[in-house]
Parts: sequence; structure tokens; C-alpha cells
Amino acid sequence: MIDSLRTICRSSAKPRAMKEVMVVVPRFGSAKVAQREVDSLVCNRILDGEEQYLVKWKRIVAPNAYSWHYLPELTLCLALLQDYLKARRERIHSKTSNLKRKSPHAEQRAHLYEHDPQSRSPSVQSSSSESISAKAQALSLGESYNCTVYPDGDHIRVRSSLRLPCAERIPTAEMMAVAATSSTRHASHKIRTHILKRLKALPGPEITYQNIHDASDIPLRFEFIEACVLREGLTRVDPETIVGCQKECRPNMGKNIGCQLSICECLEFAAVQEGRLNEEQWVRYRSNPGDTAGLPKRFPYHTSVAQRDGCLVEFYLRGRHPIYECNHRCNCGPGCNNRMVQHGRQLPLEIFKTKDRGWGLRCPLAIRKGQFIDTYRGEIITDEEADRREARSGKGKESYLYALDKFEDELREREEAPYVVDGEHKGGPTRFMNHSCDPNVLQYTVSYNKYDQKVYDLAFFARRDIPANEELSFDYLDKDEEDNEAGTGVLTSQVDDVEVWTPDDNGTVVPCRCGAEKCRKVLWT
Ligand SMILES: C[S@@+](CC[C@H](N)C(=O)[O-])C[C@H]1O[C@@H](n2cnc3c(N)ncnc32)[C@H](O)[C@@H]1O
Repeated sequence: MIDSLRTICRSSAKPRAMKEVMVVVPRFGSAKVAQREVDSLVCNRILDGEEQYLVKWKRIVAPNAYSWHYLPELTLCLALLQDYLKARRERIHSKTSNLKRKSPHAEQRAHLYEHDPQSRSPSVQSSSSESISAKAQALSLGESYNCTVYPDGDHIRVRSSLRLPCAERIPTAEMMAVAATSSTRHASHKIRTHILKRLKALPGPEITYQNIHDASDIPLRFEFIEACVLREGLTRVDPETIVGCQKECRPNMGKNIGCQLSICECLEFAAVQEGRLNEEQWVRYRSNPGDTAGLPKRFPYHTSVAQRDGCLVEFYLRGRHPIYECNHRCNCGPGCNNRMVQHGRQLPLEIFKTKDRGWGLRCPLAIRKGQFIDTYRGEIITDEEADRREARSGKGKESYLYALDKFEDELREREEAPYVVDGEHKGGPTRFMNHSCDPNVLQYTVSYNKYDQKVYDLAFFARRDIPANEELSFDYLDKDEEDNEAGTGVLTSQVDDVEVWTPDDNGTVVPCRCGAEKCRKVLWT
């Protein structure tokens, strides 16, 4: 049921300029504050044993307007709530470390209290927080500031108040002090439940997440997507240029026969399989190694169970040759052995908080050497847009930009720049995969249109057998087997075969914490 708004004038007898107005914001039943109308959440407190958050409305909606809301009214603003809780945690953390408090465990205890579903309910708080809650009520002139709030259908709306603006800066220092010690446990729980619901709704094997280190969650602003999103300014190869295998390949070519045994045209640009060349082909290949049309090529995947069915073959694992899969124009059909990455992720994954490198990724099942894990997805943007985004985010911040530069040399000849995948705001679980100088995962170019050198899939395969729950990692700088350099820094020493990098003149060093024996010490500069 939606309560009606009550406005109480404490003393209507006061002169207008002195009038102190308290607007009591009632519970609005199922009506919700719409995120698009909210600037941010700026404070929290406990009122009547329940968590409340102070909404700062967008200037355009009602200038300088604030109102307190209970959690059920904020379920459309969970991303903003998550931003607020993060800022609050950082504030508390910096205060506790600045003050060098007597008990170094105080912050830890606060986290435990927020996390533990069995912990005391906010309504049964200690006497100190009870008095703080009482103080919070005493402090507030009213439940909203410079505005009136009212239900309008499914939404809670705000109207600028004609009354005198609130003299104090909201939130006041006292409000912030109350906020720092008031529980936000229910808000954290709501956010967590929402994330789990989102993950459950994703197609394919389950994706879970776990954090035993702190109170942070996967960012709600991050959107899980199933395919890359192409942003404006991109030019694509004409889809008409996509050709499939037509000549020799067909579905059901015979027992265990498929594109791997035919001269599949999809593999035109793949490496030549020298062992299958006849004498005439050998002579031609030796005299002109650049002309490989019509020659049998290296097939990327094992095709028999005994040989790790579906896993990448050793030849591809040793190098970083592009993989060319069959496509919708091919004669071979959907059951073809040359289709693996296009069928999507087949493994469950877990996003988990590491001790010192933010979120990471692991698989609750053992992964076989050469097994496909997932692709790197995101927004595909131009090189210039990537520069702009990088400049905006600032140095030292996490980076989720991945250049599609496998065919950089060919593109340079045409005076074109490679596109970039940005996984920061949209992507798949592999966006959480960390770097290692000795990785257990390798990244590959996977193309469905052999003539398109700008847009293709980035696919991850296991470099070796990986036990269940071992963190998955790839080498951020490992572009190619013959092009393996550590960023733009300067190689300053090489101790016991370990390269130590320091930044170049304009570089900021991001230290690597992969812990590998031969760690390069620098993630990038
Ligand atoms: C693609 S993201 C990986 C996911 C990230 N950990 C997160 O929490 O979202 C890349 C960022 O993770 C961190 N990172 C990844 N590997 C690291 C490593 N070996 N050492 C230190 N930081 C690392 C860096 O902040 C880097 O910018």
C-alpha cells in the first residue's frame, strides 16, 4: 500500500524566513526511487531499526534536494548503492589507517558484522549505536531537505520545495559520523543477492563468485554479455566476403571424416600440414612457400576421444597461429569438428577476490590441456576511442583494453589501426582474469571470416592441464611467440634469468604480483 505524504509544519506561527519545515517521508510501499533521477547516495543511518540511505536528487530534477529512503524503495538504485558502500568503506578505511587506531582489528570487525548473516540485527544494536541512532534522528531537521517527495504510480518522485533552502551542507559532519558506525549489512546482502540472481540468469554452465577477503562485490555496473558490442566508427568487411568451405566439405562425409581430412577452404590461411603433401605439392610448396592455396593445412582441434577430443593440438599450443573456424556459409554443417569457440563456453567458472590483485578467475573443474575456456568480450572501439578512454581513466587504474592487433603489420600497410576490445563495462567472466608471467592459459585469434583482419574473437585455451580451482591467468604482454616483450620499460637487469623492468621516462610502473618464479616484476608501464 502506498502511504500518502504528510507535511508537518512545526510552527506555522513563526515568521516565514524562520519557518522550520519537516517533511516526513513515509514508506512508499512498492513505489521505488528511479535511478535515472538520482545523482548519488550520500549518507546512511538506522531509523526504527532499519537501514536508510540519503538520496541526492539530480540537480535537474530538484536542485539541492535530498531525502531519506528505506532499502525497499532503492531496489532500482542498487548500482548507486554499491558505489556509496564502496566510497563509505574507503572513507572508513582511510580514517582508520590515518588515525592508526589502537585496535587494528576494528575495521575487520566492521566488515564481519556487515557480512555475517547471523550477526545481530540492526534493531538489536549495542547501546553506543542506539544512542547514535537516536542522535541521527535528533540531528535531522526533517526527512527530506529542500524538497517534497511523493509516490507517483510505481515511482517515488521529488518536487523542489519553495521553502528556504537548508542552511547546513548536507550531509553534515554529524550525519557522516553516524553513517560510519551504522550497519549497512542489509544493503550489502541485497546487492549480493542481486548479483547472484544475475549470474544465475546467464546462459551456459554456472558462473559463481566468492570473496573471503573484504566486503566488496562484483561491480553491478558491469554487464555480462554473450557477444562483443560494436561501437560507432567501426568499418566492417562486407559480410558478402564471408565464404564457407564449399568444394570438398559436406556434412557426414563418412566415418570420422570431416573438414579435418578435406582441403577445407576455411583453413586457406592456416599453416601448411607438411606431412600430408604429395610429391607434386612438395615441389610447388618448396619453390613458392607463400602460395599455399589448395594445400592441406594444420587442423586446430583433436578429433578423437583418445587424443583429447576438441582440445587444441600441440602445433597450435606451441605457437600462436590464428585459428580459422568454419562458418554459417560452410557446407559442413553445425556438427563439424572445426567449430569449437563459436559454440561458446562449456565450463563453469568462478570469479573470486584475490588477496592482492582484485578479482580473479578460476574453474571449479579440472581443465584439460588445450581445452577451450571462453572468449574475451567487450565493446569493440576504435584505437582513438581507446586512447580517449585510457586518458579519462588515468594511469595506474585497472585496464580492460585488449588490442585486436594480430594482423597489425597487414593493417599498417593499408594505413589502418587495429580495433580494441574494452571489457571494463561490458564483457564476459574472462574480463576478471589476471596476468601471470608464467600463465596457465593462452590467448588465440579465432576468425570466422578469413578476410576480416580487424574483427575476430579472442579465445582462451588451457596451456597445460589445470587442476580444479587453480587461478586462471594469461600473459598480458604475450602477443606472439616471437614478439614477447615486456612493455615500454627499460630492461635494467637480468638476475638468475629473471628480467627486471623499470619505467621509461614517461612511464608509471604497475608492479606485477603474479608470484611466478620468473616474474618480470612489472605489469606494464
Ligand atoms: C583485466 S583486469 C583483471 C581483473 C581485475 N583483477 C579486477 O579486479 O577487475 C586487469 C587489472 O587487474 C590487475 N592485475 C592483473 N594481474 C595482475 C598482476 N599479476 N599483478 C598485479 N595486478 C594485476 C591490474 O590492476 C590490472 O590493471
